Formats: sequence, C-alpha cells, structure tokens
Amino acid sequence: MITAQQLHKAFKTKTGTVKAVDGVDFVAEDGRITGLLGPNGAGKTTTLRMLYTLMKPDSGRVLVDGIDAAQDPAAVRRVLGVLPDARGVYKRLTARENIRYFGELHGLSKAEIHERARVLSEQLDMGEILDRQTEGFSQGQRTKTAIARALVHDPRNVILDEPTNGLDVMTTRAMREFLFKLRDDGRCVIFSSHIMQEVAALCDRIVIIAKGRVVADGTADELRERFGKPNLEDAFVSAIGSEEGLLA
Ligand SMILES: Nc1ncnc2c1ncn2[C@@H]1O[C@H](COP(=O)(O)OP(=O)(O)OP(=O)(O)O)[C@@H](O)[C@H]1O
Repeated sequence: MITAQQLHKAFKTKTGTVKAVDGVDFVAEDGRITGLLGPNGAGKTTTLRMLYTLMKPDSGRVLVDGIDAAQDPAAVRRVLGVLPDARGVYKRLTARENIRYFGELHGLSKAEIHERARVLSEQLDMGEILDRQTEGFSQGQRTKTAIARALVHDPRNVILDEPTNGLDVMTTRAMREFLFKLRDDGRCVIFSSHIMQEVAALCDRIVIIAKGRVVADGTADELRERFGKPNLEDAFVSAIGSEEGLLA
C-alpha cells in the first residue's frame, strides 16, 4: 500500500518558482490499480518521483507498506518496483543482462535471477528479444525490458510512469493484461497517464490531478456520479475545469 500525505514540491527556475505539486493526498491500496490522471504538467511525474524516493518532498509524507520514505528510503526501494519516465535501459547490455544487473543490485542469487527472468520474459512476451543487445530496441521493447528489470525482485508495490506511452495497440493490450495480473496477485499498482481512455480501461481507482492538486478521487462510477456526467470524459473535463489534456 502506498500513501501520499500532503505532498508539496516547488522548483526554483530563472523566471520564478513553479509549484509542481501543491498538496497531493491519496491512498493506493493493495490489489488495486490506481491511476494518476492529469493533463501535461499537472504534477504526475513529480508526485511519482517523490513516491519512489528519487526526490524529497518539500513537505508531506510518503508511506510504502507503512515504511516512511524519508526515514528509510532503502527499505522502501526493496518493496517497490519502478518504471521511471526515463526508461534508462543500458544499451550495451542485452535485455537479460539488464534484468540480471538489477537482480544483483537487489542481492538476488543467480538461480533467483534466472527464474525471475524466465517468468517475466514469458509474461511480457520477451522471448525473441531477451538475449539481444538493447541498442536499437523499439520503444515497446525498451519499456518491456525496463519493466522486467524493475520487477526482478518481485516487489509488492509497482509504480509505472506512463507505461503505455508510445506503444502500439497490440503491445498496449498486452501491457494491460500484465498490469491486471500484477493487481490480481494482490500488488499495489500505481500508474500515471494523461490519456483518459487508458486510465478508464485499467484503473480501479482514479486520482485526477490538475495544477499540482488532487481535484477528484474515486472509481469511474463515483466520478461520473459526483460530476453528474454520463461518461468519464465529461467528468474529467468538469474536474479539471478545462478540456486540456483530452487531445491525447
Ligand atoms: N526539475 C524541474 N525544474 C523546474 N520545473 C519542473 C521540474 N520538474 C517539473 N517541473 C515543472 O513542474 C510541473 C509539473 O511537472 P510534471 O513533470 O510533474 O508533470 P506531469 O503531470 O508528469 O506532466 P506530463 O504529462 O507532461 O509528463 C511542470 O510545470 C514542470 O514544468
């Protein structure tokens, strides 16, 4: 379970201060897919970066399985798998070597790494690419490698920044199935997207973020009811107060 409590993060730029995240609160439960939905620049990536300990909040608290990320970031990382926005796959290594490297960083044995690579490559349909050097991989192949690498230590919590970004229809469908499987295993899955249809298709719970704040939070049905709209798209427009972000 991942809890974000009153997260704030501002960046100083040459032209002033940008409040990227301005009081974000939500709880992502186990066995659920929680989607952070918001237009470009809403603060999704910054929120996720604080959740996975890459960035310290100016104020507020992150708890992962009850562990305070500020007090014990290493323990948080052990129970977390992360697909960051920059996939960062090592291009001199094969996909399997990328997975192995992360497994070694997590202190897994050779046998454990071998088994996890087998299971993940099967689930992500990576058979043909597993032993290819990743240089020249397509976006989808890089994303799969980065996901397999992120999950090598079988974490209970999974955070994915725009996991279907740039994927074709078939790969997106396969990715959805994969995320459903993670959920059905009882994991806590959080992902971000600016594509409403994507979030609607995948999420049990939707957290709508605009201008660094949570403007609505609930199931698709709850959001439709709350805004008195027949479909999620209209509810989303009402929640964020404009049509920006719909033109995915
Ligand atoms: N390192 C930084 N320095 C300055 N401003 C930043 C930095 N990181 C993020 N921002 C600003 O914070 C705001 C939120 O950015 P963030 O990347 O979190 O949004 P996002 O919701 O993930 O957007 P997108 O859908 O476009 O990826 C934006 O205005 C962005 O320009």
